[in-house]
Amino acid sequence: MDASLELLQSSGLSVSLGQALSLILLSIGLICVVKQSLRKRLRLPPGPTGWPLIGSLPLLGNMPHHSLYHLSKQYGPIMYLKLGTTDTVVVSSPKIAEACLKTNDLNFSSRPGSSATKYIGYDNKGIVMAPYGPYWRMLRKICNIHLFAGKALDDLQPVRQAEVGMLLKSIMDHERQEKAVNLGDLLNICTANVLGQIMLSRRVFDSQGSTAGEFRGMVVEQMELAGKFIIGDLVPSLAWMDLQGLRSKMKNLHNRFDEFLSRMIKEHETASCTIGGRADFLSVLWALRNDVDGEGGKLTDTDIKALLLTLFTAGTDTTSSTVEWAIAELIRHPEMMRKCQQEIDSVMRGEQRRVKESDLQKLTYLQAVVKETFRLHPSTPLLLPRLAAEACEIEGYYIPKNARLMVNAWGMQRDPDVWERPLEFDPNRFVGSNVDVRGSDFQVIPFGAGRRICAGMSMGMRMVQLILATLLHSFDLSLPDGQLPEKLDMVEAFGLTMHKAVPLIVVPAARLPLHLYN
Ligand code: HEM
Repeated sequence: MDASLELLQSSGLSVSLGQALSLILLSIGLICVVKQSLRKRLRLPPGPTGWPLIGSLPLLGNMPHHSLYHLSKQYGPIMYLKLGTTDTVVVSSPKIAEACLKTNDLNFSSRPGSSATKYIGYDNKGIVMAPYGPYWRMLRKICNIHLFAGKALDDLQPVRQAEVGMLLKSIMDHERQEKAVNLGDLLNICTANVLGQIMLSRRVFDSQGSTAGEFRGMVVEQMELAGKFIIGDLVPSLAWMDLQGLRSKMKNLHNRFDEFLSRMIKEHETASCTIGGRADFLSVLWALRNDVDGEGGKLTDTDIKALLLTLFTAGTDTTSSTVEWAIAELIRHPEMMRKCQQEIDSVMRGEQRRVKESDLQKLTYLQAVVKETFRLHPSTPLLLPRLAAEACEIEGYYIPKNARLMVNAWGMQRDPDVWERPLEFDPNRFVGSNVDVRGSDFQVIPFGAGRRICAGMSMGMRMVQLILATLLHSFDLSLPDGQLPEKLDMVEAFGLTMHKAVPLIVVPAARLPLHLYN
């Protein structure tokens, strides 16, 4: 009797399990069919078909912003493609960029993480990659109050000025020894040291000194790793295989960063460190960590390290590469270089001093040169990727939930449908024009737009203008070995930021009395 009951129960059980399984499979099938038909009905944007598993990845080539621009001419200003198995939407017109980053800003306010930001960048805890929400808002608020907005930005002016002074001094050392200068390299040292001083009261990129050299090596390695397209990020089902063997490199790099930043925290635990009479950013964070925003917001050691690391990454190369491109363009256009120098000389009215930040607003032609540089040479050509939090509709097309959004700022800023003579470097197009680069005019958005617009935009702008004006005021710059300006190599190298593929080497000739270089 017991045995037959058991048999009954067990057979009953197996029937219900079987039924449940069939039901689950049926539901999954149904969901897929509904999704497919919904997608068809709602129309995905046009785009290349791609291959199974890898999608359209092979179409990207070495210069994804170039390839995507050419594809947009074939498929249109809003394109859908699979990168690996990831739904990707690429936008290449100001109107559609505005629809995404302004009208639908909230929906695109998070970013897709990557292996680099996960393994190197403290599991996306830094401000650049943190998901949209209260934690990210708290980080933005801290950064605005203590680094980027009004008073903080003004108070930190002497720090920027001092580091630009160090840059002049090292260029002058080359001049005295009649040596050519790798300008990109020195600019990079300058911008990293500005951030190092502001955040840690420390020159993190000195060429001498082991700690500084070590940190610099780490930042360079990070830029290389973070600039790669990683197969596991785009085909998540293959992530575990780590096909490119990068995971251990990233973890190793993370450990070195962590060791460095932990050491910095240890130094700041006991005493507040100041720079220019003001507590440095790490001291501020340390003092505030138990109630950061006056609303009980807390920061752990890991949060602090992640924040510092992402600020270094976001602020260093972007700024220095912009100045390098500007100087390269001015060397190719000597009449524009002269015009800038004349403008600076006339604003200085013969005073024996260096350029100050308060002079910058009077340098309208120099400002136009900077805008034109941002247009032709945006340091992050595809901005930083965004993620569709929910499915939505853009220009009548269906954008699936979790699709990755890429805005091809580089493409829009060189598009003949948007700009006249788009490939010509012509600062005059911005003279007397209201078009700005700060995220409200979508034909030129080097800092992005919307809620996730560059947090350091004002600081970046000031640094680019100050460094450029100071260099042009202080030196005549020419090419070595009789190289012709019109032959200067302007080829780009794609990475986390867009550099000159061939570094800019210049010969400096001093224009000012010698004491101004010390
Ligand atoms: C010429 C200089 C710079 C350029 C061209 C630039 C460009 C950009 C771009 C395109 C983005 C992505 C915006 C978007 O998704 O819409 C970004 C984000 C960001 N940038 Fe900059 N940047 C520059 C300088 C700086 C500096 C100096 C700092 C700070 C030290 C900085 C900190 C950030 C941060 C924290 C983010 C992430 C914002 C967020 O996700 O909330 N940037 N930047």
